[in-house]
Amino acid sequence: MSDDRREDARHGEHGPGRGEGRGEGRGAGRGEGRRGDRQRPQARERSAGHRSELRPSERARRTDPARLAAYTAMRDVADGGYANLVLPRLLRDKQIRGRDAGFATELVYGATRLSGLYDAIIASAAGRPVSKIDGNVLDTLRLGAHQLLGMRVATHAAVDETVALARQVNGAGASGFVNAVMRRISERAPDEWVAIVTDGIADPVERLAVRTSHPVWVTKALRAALIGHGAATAATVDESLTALLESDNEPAKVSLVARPGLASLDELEHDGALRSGLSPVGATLAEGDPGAIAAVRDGRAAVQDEGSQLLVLALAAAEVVGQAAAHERWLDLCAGPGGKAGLLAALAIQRRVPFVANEISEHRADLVWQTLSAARAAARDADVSLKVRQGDGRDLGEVEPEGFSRVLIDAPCTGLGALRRRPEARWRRTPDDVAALAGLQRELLTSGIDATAPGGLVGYATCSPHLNETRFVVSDIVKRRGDVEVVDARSLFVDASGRPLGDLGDGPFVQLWPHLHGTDAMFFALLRRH
Ligand SMILES: C[S@@+](CC[C@H](N)C(=O)[O-])C[C@H]1O[C@@H](n2cnc3c(N)ncnc32)[C@H](O)[C@@H]1O
Repeated sequence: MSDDRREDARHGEHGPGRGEGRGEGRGAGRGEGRRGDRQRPQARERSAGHRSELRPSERARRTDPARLAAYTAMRDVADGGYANLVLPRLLRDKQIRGRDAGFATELVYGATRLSGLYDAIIASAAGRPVSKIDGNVLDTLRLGAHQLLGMRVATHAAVDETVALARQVNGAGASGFVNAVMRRISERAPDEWVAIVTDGIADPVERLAVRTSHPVWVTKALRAALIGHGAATAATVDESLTALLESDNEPAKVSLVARPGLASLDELEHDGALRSGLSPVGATLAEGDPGAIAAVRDGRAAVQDEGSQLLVLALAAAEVVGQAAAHERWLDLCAGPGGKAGLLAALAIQRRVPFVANEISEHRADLVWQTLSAARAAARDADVSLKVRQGDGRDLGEVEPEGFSRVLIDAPCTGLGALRRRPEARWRRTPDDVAALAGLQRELLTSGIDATAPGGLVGYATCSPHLNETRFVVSDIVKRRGDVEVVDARSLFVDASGRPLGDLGDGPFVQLWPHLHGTDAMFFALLRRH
């Protein structure tokens, strides 16, 4: 079922009136401190000094609002919430701002990402498996472990405040247990704990998985991806894998995109951002709230990973020929919530090319509509058609065969390339998800190719480097059809100075990596329809 309710921007518009639409990764990692070394970060004024201002007698009963908010967010995440959505909402509701908000964010993100490692340490310190510890108490202990082992909170503050939190939220009985476990954890340095919990694990990949707090299946899949995409050889893969997994545990920087024709990099610079060296339309924000920047608030700029920016620019820069060149019209087949559509639409308007953003979910189609608000206004002014369509992308090849010159398929995927931004994702995903998505990814690619005019281009992207979601999908479909060829996309990836990007693999596909490029691990394949 499809619904063309969002008609041509020239013919009036109606807003959805709900949802958030400032592009992808919004809020993720914001305010988090960087950790200086992998196990113990550089001292940070905020963490070390972060103690409750209550009198000692009161401290015995209550912890501070930032820690309480962090605990509440952890419980929401345990109930299926997403840290990058629940935490900003909580902080807003509780009016926790500035350094306290940053402290709470680091607590939740760090404790969640590293919960695999911390659980092993907690089990060892408690002398019992974590499955025998109540989930509420375990979350308290994870937050405490992160203060002791992953941040530089002073030991006495980490222990006292964690015990106070336990008393407040887990009860007096649990607080004694939390006190004992916290004291035991505080007796050893992070490296000692890692040595203890990895002792006896014979397989080096499994040992690395525990040390870097990743599920073993994810660690193995990323290892295979590094080799399969040509980013490592058998001789170098262990080093590369370690760097990749460690970068998954680092907060992602806040990257911004200035949507061309709607905002400029000068404007973002003026508002405190630094120009990106990587993306010609990108900037980064070292500190502060991106929502405080006028261009972001207006939807003329957005929070967006630089890897996402680069692949949209690549699709727009590649040459289309034949029938497709005679009648340019662009499609984003899987557009929700609209991050890439925002950039693609801005480029389309500049070239006076009609643009359609399609999304299956009603809520996410609403987000696309909202994300494109500035682009819609610009399209109206320029008399360029810009539509948001809610419908199944698998139908579009039949509904509009050969109807587009450039088609972006940012396929639903496991997100294993964006683990920095989604702290809980590594623990939620399973190998079954990869298998379940394989059919959908192939169907969407097939439909996208059908919707492309001869001479036109299809860009297939995922924020996962998993071989089953990337190379294997594309190679499979190309082999099955005789009307499409793979174009080497590497030369289309250029940095902010116009220089070709390095470390893109053996081609013809492009695979970006957090540890090599500082971006999410985005995959991009470019196909030309005959
Ligand atoms: C990876 S996300 C796209 C992210 C988006 N391109 C951006 O930059 O903000 C994949 C999207 O595909 C949508 N989707 C899933 N199945 C679909 C289908 N059959 N047709 C169209 N969209 C679909 C999901 O709802 C999700 O919003």
